[in-house]
Amino acid sequence: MIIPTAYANLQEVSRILLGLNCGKPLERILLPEVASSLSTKYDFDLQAFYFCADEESLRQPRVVRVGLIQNSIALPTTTPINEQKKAIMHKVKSMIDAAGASGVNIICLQEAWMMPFAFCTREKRWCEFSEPIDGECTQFLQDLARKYSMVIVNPILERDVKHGEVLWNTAVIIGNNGNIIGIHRKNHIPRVGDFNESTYYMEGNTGHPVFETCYGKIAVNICYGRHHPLNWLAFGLNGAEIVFNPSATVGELSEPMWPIEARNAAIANSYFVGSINRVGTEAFPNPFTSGDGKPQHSDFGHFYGSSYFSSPDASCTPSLSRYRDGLLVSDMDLNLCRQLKDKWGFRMTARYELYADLLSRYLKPDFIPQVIEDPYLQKQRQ
Ligand SMILES: NC(=O)NCCC(=O)O
Repeated sequence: MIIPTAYANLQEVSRILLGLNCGKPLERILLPEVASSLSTKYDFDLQAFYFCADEESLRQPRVVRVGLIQNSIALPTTTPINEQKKAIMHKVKSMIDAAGASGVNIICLQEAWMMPFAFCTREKRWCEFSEPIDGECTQFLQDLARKYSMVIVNPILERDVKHGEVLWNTAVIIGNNGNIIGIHRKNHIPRVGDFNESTYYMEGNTGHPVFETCYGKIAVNICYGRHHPLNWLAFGLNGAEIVFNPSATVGELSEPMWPIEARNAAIANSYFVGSINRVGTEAFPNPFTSGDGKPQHSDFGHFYGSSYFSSPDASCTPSLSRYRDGLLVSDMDLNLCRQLKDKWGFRMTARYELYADLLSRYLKPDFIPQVIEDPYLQKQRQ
């Protein structure tokens, strides 16, 4: 039994940690039985919430149902590549089917969902997982998009067959008619820890596109791009209402940052964010080092899942499991984006011209930082 003061304390902690949506704790919603049965049968976490907005007199509510999928790999990394890919597709399908049965309108998968995150190894054999934007995984998802009239964000390792077969880290946006609406290529490539992605692909060349779908305006900020506030800003300036952050990141490196950065972006840019991280520990055949003098190892560390949604009003959902595959669903009234713009006025108070000016000076080789020195420091040096 929870005693009344403990319950009041719990509510207060929840108010501060998860925020309030329209003045209330975020409500859970019930999904159809068929979705729960799939989650039991295929052993994935399943949770669902509802972000509401205030009623308006001129606009109808614009409620969309959005899903995020996190998954571990399905077979050891020593299995033939084709088999590994097929097995991941199989397990992801059960979660997309649950989303389809729940009437999800837009869904996003995790970064490079169709392969182990093998970039830690720097071995080029993993390039074989790459596909053109209309390759096997896209075709597989196009069928599901048509079946469920669902927009699907499909982050893959792309092989650009028209441009010298180079590789990119790319999200393919599949429309609800199964068409390819467009692509976005990861803007910021990490050079931290074992994230040796720069060995495989370069910084993206697609800018900050926003994709206008029949359910709303969406954008994709791939993984490490979440540490770059200007990247978030640019998607907002182009009018995004929901930005997805498909990721692959491990506990020791980034877990304390995970609940903060996307949520801050949702607040600062008045849009919803869906953050997805893969799950599990992926071991590779050959050990590698991290260039830090520590012993060689053959796994990347634990990918901690914990996918969640953040809202422009600073509320957020609880996170999915740290250990299990999962489908997180949330209804969101997109009217909330404009309501928060009107409330806080960040777009009006942003003073972009100050920053445009500073950045244009900073980019010049003769830039001098604006530092005003305490004259006493000069005297102490004499
Ligand atoms: N996939 C990726 O960009 N990971 C970088 C590490 C991080 O941003 O936490």
